Amino acid sequence: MPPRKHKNKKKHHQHQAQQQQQASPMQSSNKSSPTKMEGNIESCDSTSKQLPFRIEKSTVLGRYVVANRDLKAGELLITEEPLAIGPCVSADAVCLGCYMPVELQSAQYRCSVCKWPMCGPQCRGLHQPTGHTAQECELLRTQKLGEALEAIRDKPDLVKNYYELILIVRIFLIKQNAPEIYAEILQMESHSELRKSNTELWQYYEQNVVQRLQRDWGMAALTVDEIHTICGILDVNCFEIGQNSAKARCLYRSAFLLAHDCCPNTAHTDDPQSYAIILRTSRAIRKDEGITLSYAYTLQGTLKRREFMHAGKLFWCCCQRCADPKELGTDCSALLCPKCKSGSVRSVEPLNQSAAWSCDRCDYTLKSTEIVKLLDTINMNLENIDAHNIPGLEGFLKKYERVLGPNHYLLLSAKYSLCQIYGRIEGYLLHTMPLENVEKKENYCRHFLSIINVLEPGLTRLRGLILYELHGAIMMRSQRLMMTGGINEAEFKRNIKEVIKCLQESRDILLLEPIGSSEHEMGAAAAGALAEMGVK
Ligand SMILES: C[S@@+](CC[C@H](N)C(=O)[O-])C[C@H]1O[C@@H](n2cnc3c(N)ncnc32)[C@H](O)[C@@H]1O
Repeated sequence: MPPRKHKNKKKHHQHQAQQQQQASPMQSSNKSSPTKMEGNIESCDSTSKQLPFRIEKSTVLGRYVVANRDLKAGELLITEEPLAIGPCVSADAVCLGCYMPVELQSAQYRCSVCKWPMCGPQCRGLHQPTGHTAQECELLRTQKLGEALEAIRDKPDLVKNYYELILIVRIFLIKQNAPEIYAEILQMESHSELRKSNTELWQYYEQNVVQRLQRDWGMAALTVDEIHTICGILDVNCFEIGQNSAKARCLYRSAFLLAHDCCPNTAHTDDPQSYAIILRTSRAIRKDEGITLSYAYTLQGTLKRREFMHAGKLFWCCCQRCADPKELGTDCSALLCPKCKSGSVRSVEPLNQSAAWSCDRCDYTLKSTEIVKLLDTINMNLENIDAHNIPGLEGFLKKYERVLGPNHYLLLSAKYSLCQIYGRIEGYLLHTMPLENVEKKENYCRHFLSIINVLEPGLTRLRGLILYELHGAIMMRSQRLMMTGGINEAEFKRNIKEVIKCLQESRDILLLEPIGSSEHEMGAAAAGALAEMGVK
């Protein structure tokens, strides 16, 4: 049983922020702290009423966060640096200092002391608390773990496992050097009892983490129970973060308290320099309403999201989206009925993972295990297509539009990739692309946006990114049609108004992203395009 991720905001064909920056067609050239928590989470008493949020407790959710007053969209709720940071569980090799990808080949630079691969001798995370500390280096050196990693470099599963252990080692070092922070970490939910009752999961950790740490990594000072507890805490509470190809997982002092919802009312990002989490409301929240974030991928069906959360977080989500067979009206899990060809096949009881799926027009039914198999196969086909392969992705759509419902999340994932690459890559640049492809880009953007407007409404990164893509496609189509007489001036002006709206919204969302992130750059490009048009 592989260990599970908490939340990965960027996945192949899903939340890819961007490839290279695309200049707005509105632009003439190709221009392309300290911690701060706005609501003091420890103040749960009545004197904290004016603070944005408070902690409450329920038998179902455990501790969770509630609004103390009406909150507007875009309000900053939490910004805090990590208590602990380390490589992700299922990530490929990364630099222990800055979490950028590294190779394991012998030509890769290695730490001169412990021999672990690093990005280079000038890595900004060398001897920094958020990176490769002197204590960690000494521990890895003493146990000859750099050499051990070198010896297993052709065994990807073992390599991943080595990287998984790093954050546990770091928590061991926190225990030794900063016991007050260790005590804070231990306050987090580990779900140890539930994990223990899952033999497969417990065995995985026993063999691959506990025994390896105690036997090969010199961690005899940590007890078996302690290691299992830390593993539980990390699985349940870690955030996966990273900008511009860096990837890490972090524990934060208070952001972990937010309950999950598959249609959350906050959005978060992270600072590429400090790894601080920055959490804002994505839409207006009423006083006393729960403040939520999503632990799962938004663009995934109920069956998969619930399974993902149950495996890693040990709870079955029962939110409004999960309870609705049509997922808040998006119908993004429905399949086309292969029997009558006109009905849609959905779970008859979405809060029951093993419930059958049936057609709404005929008597066709399928077991949920068959659905899982089918979705895994289609997902694997999608994952095997390079995200820059336009004919491959178009072929995927053509093939599976006959199997999956029109709004199915796997079709939308492919469309999202296409939205991002039409207009960007050699042979498909926006100014030279045939009108047909410009229109395809626009249609995919509109379709994707219509679903994301429901599942991730408001000030969310995905909306900001897709609105930017949409403005380019509308602008290019309008210019082309205007030149050939395909539209009149009034229509052209209407289109320009829509372009401006897309740019304004995209700018307002993406400039909330931290400076130095590719999303922020795109927000700046949107702002630049508006400035060139003389629009605020
Ligand atoms: C990151 S922790 C959140 C803080 C936790 N409630 C606590 O008291 O420490 C995640 C855990 O909170 C609970 N939880 C969060 N969202 C939930 C939801 N929508 N439904 C049920 N349980 C939830 C689950 O026990 C989950 O494993």
